[in-house]
Amino acid sequence: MPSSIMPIRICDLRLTKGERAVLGGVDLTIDKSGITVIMGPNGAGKTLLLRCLHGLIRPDQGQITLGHLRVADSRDQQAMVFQQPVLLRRTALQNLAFAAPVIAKSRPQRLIEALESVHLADRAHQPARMLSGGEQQRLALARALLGKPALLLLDEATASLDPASVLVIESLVKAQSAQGTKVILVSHDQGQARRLADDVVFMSDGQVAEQSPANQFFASPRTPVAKAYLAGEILL
Ligand SMILES: Nc1ncnc2c1ncn2[C@@H]1O[C@H](COP(=O)(O)OP(=O)(O)OP(=O)(O)O)[C@@H](O)[C@H]1O
Repeated sequence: MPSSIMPIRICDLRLTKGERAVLGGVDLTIDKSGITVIMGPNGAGKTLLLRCLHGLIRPDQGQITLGHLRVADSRDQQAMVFQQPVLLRRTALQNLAFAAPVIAKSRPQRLIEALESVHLADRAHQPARMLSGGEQQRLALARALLGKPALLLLDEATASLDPASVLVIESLVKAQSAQGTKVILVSHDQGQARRLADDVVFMSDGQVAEQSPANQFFASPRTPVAKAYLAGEILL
């Protein structure tokens, strides 16, 4: 698995919306493989940061490098799964084929295997948009993994799924990480973060408040804001 996108360096990333600095100078280096979970209260800037990393938003200021690559040059090594899956008005199988035309032509069996990996082989010929929310999200993950991305970004990808779908997605993400894909995942689910995270980045108010190994973060968060968040106190 290629690791040419490491380390990921984010330097003084700034983004203003209206009058508000929604990213207020994010500095972050991610240099370890495995799964990084980004946590933080609503509005902290987690989604915006992920979108900047994936090249969907251009920041007003600051730099992101992935290994020696800039974001635009790393796009074909990345995949992102969103909270609301964006699927074409085609069958489940056709959604995969459209995303990976070369594989569809040369090794079509891989598309079936991808559906099997998310327990959707029996839905191959159903319209993707008629699948349940959890099934759509599993399909979106299968599609994201087809290209064997070096970097997988997940933005609250399991937020509205039932426990079985959550487990399917978590086990696939873990397996993918074990194969060398760097995973960065945004989640409010502390159980999920504890199950998956190797390290945690905690964001607050458009900045990184804390970055720690997962065990350390959950045992003794360093910042009052992270302590309050983990204790379930409302932070507005
Ligand atoms: N297009 C936009 N225009 C104006 N403000 C925006 C826009 N996109 C995001 N914001 C604001 O930027 C802030 C950070 O948004 P972001 O979606 O990154 O938060 P988040 O940490 O992912 O929150 P949540 O946990 O609720 O998903 C929020 O206050 C949001 O309202």
